[in-house]
Amino acid sequence: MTSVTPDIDAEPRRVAVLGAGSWGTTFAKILADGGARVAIWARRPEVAREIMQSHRNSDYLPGINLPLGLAASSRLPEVLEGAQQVYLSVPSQSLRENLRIVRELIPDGVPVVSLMKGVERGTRYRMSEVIAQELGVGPERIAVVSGPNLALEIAKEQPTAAVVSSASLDTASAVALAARNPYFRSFVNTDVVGTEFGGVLKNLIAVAIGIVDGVGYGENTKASIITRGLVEMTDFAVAFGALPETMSGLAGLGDLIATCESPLSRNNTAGRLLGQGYDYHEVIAQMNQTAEGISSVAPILELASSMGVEMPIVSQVAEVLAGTLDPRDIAPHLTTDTDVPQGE
Ligand SMILES: NC(=O)C1=CN([C@@H]2O[C@H](COP(=O)(O)OP(=O)(O)OC[C@H]3O[C@@H](n4cnc5c(N)ncnc54)[C@H](O)[C@@H]3O)[C@@H](O)[C@H]2O)C=CC1
Ligand SMILES: O=C(CO)COP(=O)(O)O
Repeated sequence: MTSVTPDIDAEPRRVAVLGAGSWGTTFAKILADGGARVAIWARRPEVAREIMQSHRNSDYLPGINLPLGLAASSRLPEVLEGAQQVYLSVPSQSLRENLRIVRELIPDGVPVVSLMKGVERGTRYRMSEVIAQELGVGPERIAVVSGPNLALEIAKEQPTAAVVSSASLDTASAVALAARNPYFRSFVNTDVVGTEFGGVLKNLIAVAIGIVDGVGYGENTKASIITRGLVEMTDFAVAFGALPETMSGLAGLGDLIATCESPLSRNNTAGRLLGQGYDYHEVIAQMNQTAEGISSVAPILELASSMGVEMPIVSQVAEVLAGTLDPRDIAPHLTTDTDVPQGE
């Protein structure tokens, strides 16, 4: 997979989605309802079988009927053969190991699209960076999708928008054309850093919101955290080269609102359990879906510190996770501790 010339097909006939959790399956439905022939890879054969035979993925999308033409398999070569676009939706911490397995199977020249919202622990890389490293492809072949996209709502065909970002507007547009149907609208931009970090950072603020919800605090506290959280997100992302307007768009504010408001959010749920007094290990044991925010706290704080960016809310989430801060004490420290009033 060394080609550098993008082979962008504006109307892909065949696409592959790797990962049959709630978002991979929902995105496969979005693409199929947009007219593409979609094959999805499920790690567990029984999940692939259920999608093929019953057109359901009941573990992740209870009550949702999937498109009849959506093909599923636990065998990667079957899913990837002839794919004109490849979408990736596995937990962020497992992306690198999965890419090493599929590297030789991804057709030359096709766009590779990250649907994920995490940062790799240890290396602190964004998912598009992991893709570039493991597949050896240029930025013009890589796209990321982000936005207020709670899977179950979209699977129920509730109208939703997202943003597709790539260094190449052609690639972003080709992906946006495929990821478009009567209930799903994709916008485009070229701010990959902002789009990707928006999706990661809002998860951390959603954990904070869950914590104060679990403690029993009300709307003033939550609105204060959302508003100051957006400042934190923007300071961080802009320090890494993002455009401020991306953070007030779908991938920033839009996703922050959806994730902080919805009980469907796994990050919000994990935070609520922490706020109710469960410790880190108990929360992990209770979560049967991916809450990316929990794994991204440490690498985000490391990145922030490397650029001298202050993240008081995210720092307090880290302390609650570590068991060194009582969840009830998170809200009074919305900003850095100082006796001098700060500008907003
Ligand atoms: N669910 C949602 O509403 C949305 C999720 N996302 C992002 O999509 C990504 C995937 O999340 P979900 O589908 O929601 O998670 P999920 O927990 O619903 O599903 C994860 C899937 O990955 C599989 N998996 C687990 N470990 C694996 C490994 N080591 N190798 C390969 N597959 C593995 C699981 O079997 C499952 O099929 C995350 O980065 C998440 O932030 C983005 C937008 C919306
Ligand atoms: O990214 C999401 C909504 O845009 C999903 O959020 P959770 O991962 O917290 O469920």
